[in-house]
Amino acid sequence: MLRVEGLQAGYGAAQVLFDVNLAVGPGEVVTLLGRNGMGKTTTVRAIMGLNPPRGGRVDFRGKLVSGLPPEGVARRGIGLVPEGRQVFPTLTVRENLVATAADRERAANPWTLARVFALFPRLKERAGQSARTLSGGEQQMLAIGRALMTNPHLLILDEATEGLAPVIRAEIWSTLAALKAEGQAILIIDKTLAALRRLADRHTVLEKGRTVWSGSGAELDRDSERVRAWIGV
Ligand SMILES: Nc1ncnc2c1ncn2[C@@H]1O[C@H](COP(=O)(O)OP(=O)(O)OP(=O)(O)O)[C@@H](O)[C@H]1O
Repeated sequence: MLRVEGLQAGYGAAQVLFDVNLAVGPGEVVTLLGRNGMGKTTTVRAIMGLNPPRGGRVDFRGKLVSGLPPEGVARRGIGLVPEGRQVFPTLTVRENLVATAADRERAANPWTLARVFALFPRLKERAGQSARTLSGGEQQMLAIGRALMTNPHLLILDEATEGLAPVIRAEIWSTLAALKAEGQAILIIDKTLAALRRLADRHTVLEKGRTVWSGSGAELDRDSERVRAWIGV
C-alpha cells in the first residue's frame, strides 16, 4: 500500500533524510522508531509532500506520489494526525470533524460523526465545545477523529500519545487496536515500545536519517538489545 524507497529530504541546506525505506501493507500496522531528531517527523512530512522529497520515491496504492503537493497526497487517501495535534482551536468539536470530512465513494463503511462519536464517546459529550477547551487527550482524540473523517486508506500518527496521562494513552492504544481490527492500515511514530509491540505487525528503525533495521514483532524480540540501543529505551 505504502512503499518508501531511498527517501531523501531536508530543510534548506540541511539534509536530514539520506536513505529511508519502509513499507505498509493493506491492513498492517507499522511503526517508525528512533531517538529524537533521527528524522521520523521529516519522513512523515516527506511522504505527505510537506517537505518535498529530494531523492528516492514514495508509492501509494501502486502509484507514485512523491512530487505531488500535500493536498494531492491527502486526496489519494493518506490521513495525517500531526505531531502536536493541531486541531482548529476556535471551532467546536463537531465543526472540527465536519470541516475535513471527505466524500470517498470507495469507502465501504465511511466515517460519519456518529461513528467517530461511538469510537470516542468523550467527543460526543463535548461536541458543542470549542476545541481549545478540551484536554490534551481529548484534543488528540479529536485529531484522530478528524483524520478518520477523510476515510483514509492509511492513517499516519506522529507521536499521538506524547505528553498524555497513562490512562488516556491506554485509551488511544485500544482505539488504534479497534481500528486495526477493522482493517485500517496505520503507520505509527511513538516511543512507547511495549504498547507498539502488542499493536504493530512490523517495525522500522531510523538512525540519522537512514533505515537501519526493520522486521516483525518476533524479530524485534530476538533483536531487542540492538533495537533498544538504537531507539534509546
Ligand atoms: N524546520 C526545520 N528546519 C531545520 N531543521 C529541522 C527542522 N525540523 C527538524 N529539523 C532537524 O531535522 C532533524 C530531524 O528532525 P525530526 O523532527 O524529523 O526528528 P524526529 O525523529 O521526528 O524527532 P522528534 O522525536 O524529536 O520529533 C533534526 O536534526 C532537526 O533538528
